[in-house]
Amino acid sequence: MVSTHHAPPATSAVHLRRLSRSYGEKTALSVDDLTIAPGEFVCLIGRSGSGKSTLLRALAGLDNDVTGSGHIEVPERRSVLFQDSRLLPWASVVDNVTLGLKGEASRVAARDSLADVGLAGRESDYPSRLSGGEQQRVALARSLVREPQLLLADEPFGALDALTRLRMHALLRRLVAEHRPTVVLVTHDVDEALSLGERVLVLEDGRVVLDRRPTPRTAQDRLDERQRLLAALGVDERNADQRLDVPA
Ligand SMILES: Nc1ncnc2c1ncn2[C@@H]1O[C@H](COP(=O)(O)OP(=O)(O)OP(=O)(O)O)[C@@H](O)[C@H]1O
Repeated sequence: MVSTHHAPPATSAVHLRRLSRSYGEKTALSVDDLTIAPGEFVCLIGRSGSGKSTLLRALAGLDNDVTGSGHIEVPERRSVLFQDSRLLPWASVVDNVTLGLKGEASRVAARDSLADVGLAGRESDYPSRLSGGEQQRVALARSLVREPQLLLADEPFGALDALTRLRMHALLRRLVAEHRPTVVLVTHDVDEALSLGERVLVLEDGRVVLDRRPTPRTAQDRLDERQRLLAALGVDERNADQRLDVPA
């Protein structure tokens, strides 16, 4: 069992060392050494079954069976966003955002947070009256109102249509620029990773096989970076629409 050392707020870096997770014979995750700097926006990509969710769950502290001779160091204040918003259907929007928090101050913060995600005036609505994109925005408000040092997101926009997804990208970029949490976001989408991530990690069989900090200056740089990631994912460049959510 790996001990989790909670770093003080000033050092909200993430460190993983010699960490592994197996299910029976299968090694789902095997990370030697990974450091994520405070405020860094990291996207994790990889084929289906490459270990992305396993890594995210380990970072979230949701997996007690992560083993290894090393350790995980993660900031204490973490929020997790999933593909589905996981809102409580019987609670109003504002109650979903404040869930588990007490006091008038948190209600005020929740209202501010809802305004931030463009949902001012919808506080008393119930989740069933919101669109999928709006529900995900409530989930985002719920995450951010906790002022996480580390925001973990597992395909948070995977279920949204293309236009809503682009809007969510813009919103997330703006909010992350304001709050400056460290972000680790799992995606199947190379373009999403390139558009959001300052750093992109490619996972294969539980290992980090590529670690890039793309800084494309020209359209050609961007294309080259995209091809590099696709090649690491084993996707035929001539058929770049190949789906990554299908195992190799
Ligand atoms: N609860 C479990 N029991 C057994 N095997 C599991 C379990 N969870 C994950 N695995 C296995 O561990 C490996 C990594 O799974 P993981 O869910 O992390 O992959 P992923 O990259 O997130 O995949 P996807 O993109 O399909 O969500 C896979 O081979 C998977 O079958």
